[in-house]
Amino acid sequence: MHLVQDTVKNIAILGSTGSIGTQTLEVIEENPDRFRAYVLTAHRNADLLIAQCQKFKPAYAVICDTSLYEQVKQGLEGFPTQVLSGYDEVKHIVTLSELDVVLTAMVGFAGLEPTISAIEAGKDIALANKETLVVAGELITQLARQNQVKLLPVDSEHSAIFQCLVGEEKNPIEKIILTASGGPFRGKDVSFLENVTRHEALKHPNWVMGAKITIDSASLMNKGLEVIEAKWLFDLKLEQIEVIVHPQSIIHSLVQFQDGSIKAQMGLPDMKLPIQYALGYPERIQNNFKRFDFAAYPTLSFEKPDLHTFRNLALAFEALKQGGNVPCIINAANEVAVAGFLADEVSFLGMSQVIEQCMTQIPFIAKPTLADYLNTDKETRILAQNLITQMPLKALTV
Ligand SMILES: NC(=O)C1=CN([C@@H]2O[C@H](COP(=O)(O)OP(=O)(O)OC[C@H]3O[C@@H](n4cnc5c(N)ncnc54)[C@H](OP(=O)(O)O)[C@@H]3O)[C@@H](O)[C@H]2O)C=CC1
Ligand SMILES: CC(=O)[C@@H](O)[C@H](O)COP(=O)(O)O
Ligand SMILES: [Mn+2]
Repeated sequence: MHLVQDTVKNIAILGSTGSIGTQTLEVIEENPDRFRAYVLTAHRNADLLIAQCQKFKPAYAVICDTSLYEQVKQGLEGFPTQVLSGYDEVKHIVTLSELDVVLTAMVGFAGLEPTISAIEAGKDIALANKETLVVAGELITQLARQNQVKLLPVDSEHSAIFQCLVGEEKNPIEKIILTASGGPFRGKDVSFLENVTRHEALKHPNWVMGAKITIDSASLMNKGLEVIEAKWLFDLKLEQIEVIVHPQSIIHSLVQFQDGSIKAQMGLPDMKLPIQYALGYPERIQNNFKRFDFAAYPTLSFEKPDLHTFRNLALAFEALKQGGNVPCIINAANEVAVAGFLADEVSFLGMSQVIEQCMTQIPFIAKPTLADYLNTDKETRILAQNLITQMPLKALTV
């Protein structure tokens, strides 16, 4: 008798209700012979989680906010999905033996601990949650090596670099060039940024994404976080990472090799491509995504980032240079600052002030443990919130 091997990959999507999560479900829906949604998790969006489970029938669903457990349970009565609740269940569920890949699409520091559990359980990680590598890049990459798991980048720039490196395993990288759109305030000066509103900052020129990363793109903190993410994913020195503003977001990033040759990965801005590449790796799966037309883009342009106006990118480079728990500090301070900006409690430029003050006031730890990261995150959040409360707020019109 022949045993038929199940070649369908079982995927856990942490944060299935977000921008990356919903696009991942689209990729899964388009490839039922390859991928199965096995675990879905959400924070508070119970209605969407219920609808996703009714459609995809995963084995498990986790709603992190425990007060919503009954609602999700009732919504899935008669469906085959087992409903769980609480953040600790996310850390536990990623260790299921049936899982092949864990796609981390939760936003922020919350991605760290479930990713560690998944790596320790030997699961390959499709990593969208860049904050995990920003906070604890050394620890995560070390754990991944020890457990022989793949860290498959989903972030578009890192997917581009990853794709450029295929077949180049023996060729040293001279440098990588991360492209940045420049966000909605590209070309503006400090006096303009003083009074910008969340409404204006949420208008990304090329990508539709969750609110936190959209604000990060506007302040160039997203590029700063991506510099740190790239350092750990590709084992680079600070001097090997360059950022260039490319307003069209067609070239997703580039690698320059030791002979000076540069490889780029290009395409229309669509996150489904890097998501599909990470899930299908090393295969390139045929799809019907819209194709790039060179004639429609006669100009692809490039400019240096303005580190004086967009302080966050300079602060991220500085955090990477200092190392230790400093990237964890800027991440926590930034998360609180962005939440404050979205709640009209802090101005756009005030966000950089909060981050800079946290960098100087939170004690430095050269070789942090996981407990140190958890504590640094907690302490920084308290300080950042206090700083925001004390800060005079410039007039904000929404
Ligand atoms: N969007 C994009 O195009 C890109 C995103 N990324 C990265 O991917 C990650 C997700 O981004 P994006 O999809 O835009 O974000 P969204 O805000 O759209 O989605 C976030 C998801 O995380 C869940 N979530 C939020 N907070 C928590 C928490 N404390 N605990 C558990 N789950 C939580 C949300 O649940 P609920 O909806 O129930 O609140 C939601 O499912 C981020 O790290 C981002 O930097 C990287 C490259 C591109
Ligand atoms: C889609 C993606 O990967 C985002 O991180 C995107 O790159 C944000 O655009 P910015 O280049 O404006 O930060
Ligand atoms: Mn990106």
